[in-house]
Amino acid sequence: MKDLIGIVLAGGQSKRFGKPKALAKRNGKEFILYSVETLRSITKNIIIVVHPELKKNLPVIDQAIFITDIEPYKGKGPLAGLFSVMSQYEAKWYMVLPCDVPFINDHILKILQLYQDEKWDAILPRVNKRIQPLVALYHRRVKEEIKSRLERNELSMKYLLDNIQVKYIDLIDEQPFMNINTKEEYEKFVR
Ligand SMILES: Nc1nc2c(ncn2[C@@H]2O[C@H](COP(=O)(O)OP(=O)(O)OP(=O)(O)O)[C@@H](O)[C@H]2O)c(=O)[nH]1
Repeated sequence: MKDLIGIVLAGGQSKRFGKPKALAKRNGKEFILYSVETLRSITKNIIIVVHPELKKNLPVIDQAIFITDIEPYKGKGPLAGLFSVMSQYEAKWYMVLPCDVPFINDHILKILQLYQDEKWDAILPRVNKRIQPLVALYHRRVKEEIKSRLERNELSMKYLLDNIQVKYIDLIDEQPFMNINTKEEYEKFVR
């Protein structure tokens, strides 16, 4: 079994953005590449969970595995993406990133790794009291909990976290976690 798999979640619909966020650019580079390259600083095992529409438009990304959400959970949000990887690729831990955080950096992931311990089910940043469930480490043992939530259609990450052992790491700098959901946010923060 692998020690760590890095997951990029890119299976969302980008409705608020109006076109795939993963392909929006910061300094000429697609958002999704920021997530992939940051994960590469801690693992060579990268799995990218894409929306079927996105597949044909992606930039070249070598040495990564591309999948889509598995049935019957397709499109059921980040938990569907996480479970799709966990159920097909075994690892002790999974480091998750979304595809819309173009200011993310290696340092954040390395901080989370410092707290890797069998007693935690998940390790995630809390930035000025705001939790960041999509920039986080998840232990393989949460797979069944995620599955049963997907089956009950309880898709909130927050409720999952309320029911597992989570180590929160308090951080102050918000910039690495800034996620871009709308064109307005893009114009204001990225361009
Ligand atoms: N694999 C997978 N990833 C998802 C799914 N829904 C959202 N994501 C990813 O989770 C992250 C956060 O998604 P959101 O911004 O909440 O949702 P979104 O669908 O991308 O955008 P909106 O349609 O505007 O809500 C992004 O990286 C998405 O690509 C899904 O159903 N499956």
